Amino acid sequence: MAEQPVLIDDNKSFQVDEIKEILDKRSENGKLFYLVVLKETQDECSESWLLASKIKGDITSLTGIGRSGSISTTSSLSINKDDDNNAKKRKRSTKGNKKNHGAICVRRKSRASGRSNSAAPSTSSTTVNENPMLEGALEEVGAHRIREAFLERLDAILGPRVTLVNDIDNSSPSLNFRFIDACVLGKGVTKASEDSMYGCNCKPDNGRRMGCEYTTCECLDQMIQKRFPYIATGDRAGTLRDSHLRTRDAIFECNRFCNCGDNCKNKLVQWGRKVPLEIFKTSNRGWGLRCPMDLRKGEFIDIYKGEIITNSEANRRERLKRQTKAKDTYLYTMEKFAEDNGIPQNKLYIVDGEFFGGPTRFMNHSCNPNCRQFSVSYHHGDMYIYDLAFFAIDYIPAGTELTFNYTDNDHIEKKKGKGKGRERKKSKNAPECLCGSENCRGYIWM
Ligand SMILES: C[S@@+](CC[C@H](N)C(=O)[O-])C[C@H]1O[C@@H](n2cnc3c(N)ncnc32)[C@H](O)[C@@H]1O
Repeated sequence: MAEQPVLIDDNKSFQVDEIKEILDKRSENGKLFYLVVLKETQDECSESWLLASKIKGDITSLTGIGRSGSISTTSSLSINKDDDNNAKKRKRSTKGNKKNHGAICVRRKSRASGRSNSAAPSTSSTTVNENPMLEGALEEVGAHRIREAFLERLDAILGPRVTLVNDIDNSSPSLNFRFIDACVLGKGVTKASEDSMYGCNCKPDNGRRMGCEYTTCECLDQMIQKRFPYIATGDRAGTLRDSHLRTRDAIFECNRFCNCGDNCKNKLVQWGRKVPLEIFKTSNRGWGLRCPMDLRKGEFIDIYKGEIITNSEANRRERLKRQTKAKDTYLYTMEKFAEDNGIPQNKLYIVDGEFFGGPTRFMNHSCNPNCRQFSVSYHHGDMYIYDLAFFAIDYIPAGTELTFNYTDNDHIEKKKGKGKGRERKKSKNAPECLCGSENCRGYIWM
């Protein structure tokens, strides 16, 4: 499983010489934190958020910023001209004022703490608060470094380009988040065994290089409406059919055990994202996602990736969030097949996109969404793990924010169907919805 970020340990002090550089700073609950790169040790610590008062020594020696606040051109933190030119080449905008947003103070757990907690106390502990000029310069350099580090991560994502745009302020998404190509399994999470997987016996390419046959395909038999879910020819080839878009029906794609071959028209989501995406700063809901080109109705966008965790681990993470008053949530429960198969809530798996995920973890909720999530399974016997795939439910012009309804599921629909009074009451702490649509219900979830 991927390394687990843990809450910052407020009691641990760090000497300035244990720190390689400072990348960013944030304020959380009235406390100042720095995002630092710890020097390589056998602990393998990398970037960590540290409480400012726990950094002992002259912090200005770390930043390459003199006490006057000017930026030294020789320091490791100085703005490198090449970096700047590269950034311009990429045409990623970062203008605006200098607010900090969305701080979650976590740091990567050090594997074996060879570091002593009782390191000699330092004589001085300079916090940037004491020097406003230094604070401004540090913020600028820190913001630049974080942006560059984040852009590097974007460049490494497989598939069409994912870009970053911020026309609101100089912040970048948190470096505590890492992009992954596929979901990672958390502790206690198991996939159904390969032995229980089977495929259809349709003829390869079926004469027209299109794969499966309607009458014989065992994968197609799994669908509620027995129809190939994707349009095979014409302007909308490779998009989800309207008849499917109107439902919440799961999609059972052919898999690698099938006989039908790679051209099968019942394989789409498994080939991955085919559209470029842009992560952008919204004016009121943190980061959002959009596509720089027009999307056809039924276009597949991407799946929701993250760590697949158990229900008890998700509860633990939610408790931590409440304690730290962190706002953004990235938990997505895989409950599509639960009711029909009698799977209790506490046995369900949850995808957490907070620390590891893909671009769709930036998709916001809207009460008038333009995308919908469909459950896509390749393993007809696994009722716990499947893909959460997003499709455009209408034509979406380039540059429009991509949104979905966070509570769009069978469970809620059934409750509504049982008449007035059966619908769950909105809780006092329901997060306020800022989607701005005419039919906004006022909350993101109940
Ligand atoms: C999966 S994240 C979406 C990406 C997030 N905006 C970010 O900056 O990383 C979900 C969080 O975004 C915010 N959010 C999403 N949709 C929203 C909406 N319609 N109104 C207000 N906040 C929203 C909430 O804080 C929510 O917990």
